[in-house]
Amino acid sequence: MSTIIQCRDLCKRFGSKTVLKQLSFELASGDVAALIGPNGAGKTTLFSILCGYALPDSGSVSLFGHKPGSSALFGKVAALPQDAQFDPAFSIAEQLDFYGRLQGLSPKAAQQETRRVLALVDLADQAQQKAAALSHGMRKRAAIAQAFIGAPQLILLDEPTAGLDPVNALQIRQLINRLSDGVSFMISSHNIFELEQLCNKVLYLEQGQLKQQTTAADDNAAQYLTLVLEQDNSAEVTAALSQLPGLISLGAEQKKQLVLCYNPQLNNDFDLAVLQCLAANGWRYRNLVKGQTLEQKLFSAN
Ligand SMILES: Nc1ncnc2c1ncn2[C@@H]1O[C@H](COP(=O)(O)OP(=O)(O)OP(=O)(O)O)[C@@H](O)[C@H]1O
Repeated sequence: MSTIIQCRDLCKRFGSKTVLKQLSFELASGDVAALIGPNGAGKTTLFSILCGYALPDSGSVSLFGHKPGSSALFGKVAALPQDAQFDPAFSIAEQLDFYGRLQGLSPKAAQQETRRVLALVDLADQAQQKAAALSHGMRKRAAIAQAFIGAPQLILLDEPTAGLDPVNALQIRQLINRLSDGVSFMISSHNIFELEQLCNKVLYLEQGQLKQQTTAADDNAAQYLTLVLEQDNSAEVTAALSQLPGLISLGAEQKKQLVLCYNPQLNNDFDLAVLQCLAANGWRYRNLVKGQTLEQKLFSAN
């Protein structure tokens, strides 16, 4: 897989405030990466730099080997800014046609492309509406449609589901999932849980610093089980589970919840062994799920 985004020691200041501090990360083709962090962490600033709207103060950044904003990236990289707006005077179709024309399409090809991307986001029937006549969710979907015009290889989406109800947010995630076979994405969000299923890579930004990077590949070396017990986990339970072959670590997340990390090469039936151990001791459990939530992955080391 080839590298599509490369950031090295990226720094950005606004006046005396350092907003991005020594950021280094890479994205490979096919990655669907989540950029997560609290308000003011620097997500939009990073997106602005990747789009070529803002310049870093130091460090290097390249997309497909080119500087952000360079003409070589024209049509290759698309972005949905956080507060994307439509002009109230024109229909959605007219504005998407215009974006298609900006990408060099003929008027006819631009119209075809508009129809294609509006169908993708389920807005074919609203093509002739003006933005004011659409709901917030529809406007967001129309803005996402704009990012799909042409054949971009990398799409940067700044909070694509912000302000959407759960059904609309789910539709957007399903759309990204459907399209992610041929396209790489970087998606910023506050919502760890919604990106959990979607992304194979997570960048966690806090106060301008990259605090964690996790990838799906990290999950292959060690496997996790999250166990929710009926009763508070006692020293007795943890002592018994600690004896199981293949166990790497055992963490008590909450009173009744344990996260077991194990090596599947040493014990491929580890989950079965956990159940047998519980049954043999008469300990009841509510839930045993494979894997570790993204929240656990991000915050367990903090
Ligand atoms: N043009 C600017 N001038 C001065 N400070 C700025 C500017 N743009 C952003 N900042 C500051 O940079 C910091 C990071 O802002 P940024 O918008 O990148 O964060 P964010 O992670 O996208 O936040 P949110 O989740 O609230 O959108 C904030 O402290 C913000 O006030």
